[in-house]
Amino acid sequence: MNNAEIIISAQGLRKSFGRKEVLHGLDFEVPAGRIYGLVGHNGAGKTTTLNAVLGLTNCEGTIRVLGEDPFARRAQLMENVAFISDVASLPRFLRVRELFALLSNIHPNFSQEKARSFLEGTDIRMDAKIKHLSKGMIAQLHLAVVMAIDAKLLVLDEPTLGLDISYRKRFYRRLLEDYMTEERTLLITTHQVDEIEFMLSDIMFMRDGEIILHMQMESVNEKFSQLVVTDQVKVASARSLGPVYEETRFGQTVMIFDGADRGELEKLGQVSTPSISDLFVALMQRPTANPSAA
Ligand SMILES: Nc1ncnc2c1ncn2[C@@H]1O[C@H](COP(=O)(O)OP(=O)(O)OP(=O)(O)O)[C@@H](O)[C@H]1O
Repeated sequence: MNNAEIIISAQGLRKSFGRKEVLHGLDFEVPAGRIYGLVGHNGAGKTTTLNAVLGLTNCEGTIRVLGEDPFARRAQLMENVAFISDVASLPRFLRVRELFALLSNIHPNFSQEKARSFLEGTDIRMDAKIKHLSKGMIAQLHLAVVMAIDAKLLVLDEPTLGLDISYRKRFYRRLLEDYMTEERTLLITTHQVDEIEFMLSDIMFMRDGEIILHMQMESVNEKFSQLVVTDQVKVASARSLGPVYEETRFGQTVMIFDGADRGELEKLGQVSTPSISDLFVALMQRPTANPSAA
């Protein structure tokens, strides 16, 4: 993994809209073969960061994608980068067959054959007009199109917004099973992080234009612990070990610890690794979660 090609690197990445700075100097690297979850509240700067990666917005500082400046070399870069966003739309007046023909004319790495094979098993017919497809079918079509592009980097900005739970699950399973390889890299933002946690290799938490946590999932497992204390007598002892977060759930005290000894915690209650969403809630309260990481 140490020798993996660096797919994205950012140094001192800043973005302002008018007088308001929304990215405050991000530093990060994304190596090949990883699946990154970018998590943050509304307005944290996730889409702006993705737009910088995709060359859709010009920023201060340095950003390189596959070694290129995405803003200056967007057209060339798009041969190896694919993108799904909640706002992207497919041309509604076309039939599916026409869409595939159009894409194979404009995208050098798009395979009609692959796109067709991804539609097998769905209700989408090649002669269907896109405007007659349901929202879920359009999402499936979108995914089929993107998976048929032989890209090194796939960026997904809230790709399953508005879809029901079974579509969402199928969408991510498909992506993992039929698309992901060691040469490919995925960068995903979603507010439903619990649904993608199973497939992530790394997480990045953003708050107010800063990265407050950047970590491999294995390290999350080693570094953070969640303790559920049912015996109220033990709460004070647990508190003395310095949790970074504490809340009461159904009469039990739930605490999150950063770097605590699990053996010690086990004497006080039930210990596990916090889910990404619980960790997110916990770390959003802190002044700085992990200043040295990223
Ligand atoms: N074109 C723009 N002009 C002015 N301000 C903008 C523009 N785009 C984004 N912003 C501001 O930049 C900040 C970051 O927005 P961004 O869309 O990157 O956040 P986000 O984390 O993707 O949020 P969400 O989860 O709601 O999509 C917000 O305060 C937003 O209002």
